[in-house]
Amino acid sequence: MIEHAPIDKNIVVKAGAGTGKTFSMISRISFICHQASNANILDVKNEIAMLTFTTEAATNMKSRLKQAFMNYFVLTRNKKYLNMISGIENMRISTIHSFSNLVIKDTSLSLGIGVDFSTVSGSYNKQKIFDQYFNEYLKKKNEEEPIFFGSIPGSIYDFRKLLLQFADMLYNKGYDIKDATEDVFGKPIVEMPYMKEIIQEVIIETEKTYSDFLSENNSVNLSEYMLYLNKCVNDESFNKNLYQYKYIFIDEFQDVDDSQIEAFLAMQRKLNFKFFIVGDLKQSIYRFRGATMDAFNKMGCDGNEWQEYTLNINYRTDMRLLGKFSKLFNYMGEKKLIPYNEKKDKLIGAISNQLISVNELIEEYTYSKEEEIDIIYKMLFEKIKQRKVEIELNPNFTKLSVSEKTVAILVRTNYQISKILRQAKNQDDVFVESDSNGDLYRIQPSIDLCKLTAALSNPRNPIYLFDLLLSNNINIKFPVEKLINMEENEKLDYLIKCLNEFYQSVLNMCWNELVFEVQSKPVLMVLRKIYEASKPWKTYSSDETKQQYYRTNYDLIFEDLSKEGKYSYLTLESINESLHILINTGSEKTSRSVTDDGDYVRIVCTTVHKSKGLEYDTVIMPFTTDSIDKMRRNGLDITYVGGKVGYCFSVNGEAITNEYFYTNDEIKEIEMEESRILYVALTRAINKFVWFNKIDSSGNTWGKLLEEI
Ligand SMILES: Nc1ncnc2c1ncn2[C@@H]1O[C@H](COP(=O)(O)OP(=O)(O)OP(=O)(O)O)[C@@H](O)[C@H]1O
Repeated sequence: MIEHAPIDKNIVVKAGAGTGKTFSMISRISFICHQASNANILDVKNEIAMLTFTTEAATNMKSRLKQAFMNYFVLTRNKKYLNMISGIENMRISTIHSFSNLVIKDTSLSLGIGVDFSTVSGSYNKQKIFDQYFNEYLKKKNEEEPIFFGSIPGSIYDFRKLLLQFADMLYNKGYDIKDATEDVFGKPIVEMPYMKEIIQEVIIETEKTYSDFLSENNSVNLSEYMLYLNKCVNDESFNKNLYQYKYIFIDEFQDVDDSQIEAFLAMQRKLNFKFFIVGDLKQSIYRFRGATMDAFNKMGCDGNEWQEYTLNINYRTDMRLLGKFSKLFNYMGEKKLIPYNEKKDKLIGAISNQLISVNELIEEYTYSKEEEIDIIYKMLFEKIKQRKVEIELNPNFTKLSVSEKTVAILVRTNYQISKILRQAKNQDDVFVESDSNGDLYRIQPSIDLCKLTAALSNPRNPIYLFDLLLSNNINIKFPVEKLINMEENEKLDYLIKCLNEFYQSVLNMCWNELVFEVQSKPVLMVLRKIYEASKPWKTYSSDETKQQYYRTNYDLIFEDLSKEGKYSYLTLESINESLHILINTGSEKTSRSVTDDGDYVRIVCTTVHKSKGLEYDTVIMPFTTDSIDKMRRNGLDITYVGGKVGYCFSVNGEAITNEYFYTNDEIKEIEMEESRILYVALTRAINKFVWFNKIDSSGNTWGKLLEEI
């Protein structure tokens, strides 16, 4: 029905999880292409754009569209579908950011930036500027009142970190702090009377100087993209003839922020295309990035130019499991924690897996305060192993999709992922991946390469040599205890002797020769040679899947480094420095999972946020005891409502706020968002849901909500 909707209206599809929203976009595009191909009226490449939030979603969308046309071709043998498949390759299916990038480029000259501007997302230069202003301010204040440092909440180090986030958090809400006037921040607050000064003299000045720095270097910061897009579209030099869009599709619309909505609407006014947007407010979990529960209203979806559709049939989750979930969704709806009205929003199941009995659909593992935390891990890995075997024993195993062969451990934070990964390392027969978690620079291959380059750059520094010897790069038993009573130079000799021994055996070279070679020959080539000879993946693990994971990601880092080499001259030092920065700043790049066409059961551990849009055979939630109705213990929260900026500094559970920050409202918002996050987590499950409940925990938690199931 949706796919055949009138083409002269904007279409909005608001529907719950797993009801085929994404699927409906694919069908709609196929339908338009189909109709157009008969009448020859559509230039797919220029007239349709499809926008997503992540590169993964864009890639996924492209391959799903191609698959749809391939199916048509197989059914009809009509060659026009093959042409359409190649048309899709050129179709604009991209993230909102890369779409904006193109539009900004088209109008950039009149905004004072060159067409070939580069995008920066790092904050190194901004930090340098910030530190300069911040240090000047601290110096001035300290001269005025010597106890000034004592009045700062928490440590200077933490305070600095929070101040650095201030402007970016506002950009996320579509507000440009550079334009702010003093009254936007309210009256000075008693506990931090200096805060208004800091905002003006440090934060805003940093942003202004940084903005000048960027324009001098012909660059745009990624966090300001939407502000630029808005400026472009509203600029009189915006050339509408450059665009022929007739349809713009937007997936996961609940995640857009106000500045994106403004830009979309401004574009539509100028270009006159039609929207097709899909989303689910119950899955709105990006408030920190500026998403609001008003997204559809702000877009004007209740107007006459819009046609609204809802979907209720869920094609993902076992209908019996859905029945159990709906009890909880109903409860959360009644408590106004999620926008759920049983009549309108109840998901109707379409599938049922006869291999699982009703009693096994949900498993709750209980433990008490007295029991060691280890018990969670013990039960968790036991459960994973058991489910893995059950999936493998499915008579239709080879026909299952990758999702149907995946068990997912869903958690709230990256810190929880690292806790689980640490425990998983000790498991012989469970390999937990944490893909799609931007973890490339947190995993062992990166750390090992960094240790190798650090030692090669500092070939006579015992600290780096020691680190190298203990890493996976070196596959010999290194008797650390021998170093204990040695003098400094003795230590150095001993470390080099050990390295000589190892590199002689695998490369027929001693340490000094290796250092010379890496300084005199192309660096990537030599690093590659060392890697191939020393085989760090073998030291890393004896498990073949783990070894393959290590190698795949080592290759990925090399690909990344080689790309960088296209733009600047690579040296050992520059590689070491980049690795250090990438590792220490927790740079987000997704590691590559080892997929050999998925003929095995994958275990992934990821955050609920990263799991959105995906589905898994089993969802396991091991941690359900965090409060969902408290401000964070530490950190900064910012609101931007009605032209006023509210801010709240939390230090060890104590919150300091300005007059525009409404703590009670914020806590309610937090509780509602955490409930929506829980909704997303549960609805990823295809067949089974497993959770851990600390029976004697108190307070408002996911666990308490889950008890309603
Ligand atoms: N009409 C349909 N017939 C059969 N299967 C369908 C249909 N629509 C969707 N599906 C399948 O149901 C699952 C969920 O579909 P899809 O991802 O499009 O849902 P969604 O509404 O975007 O979900 P979510 O909001 O939870 O991400 C997918 O496995 C998809 O292939």
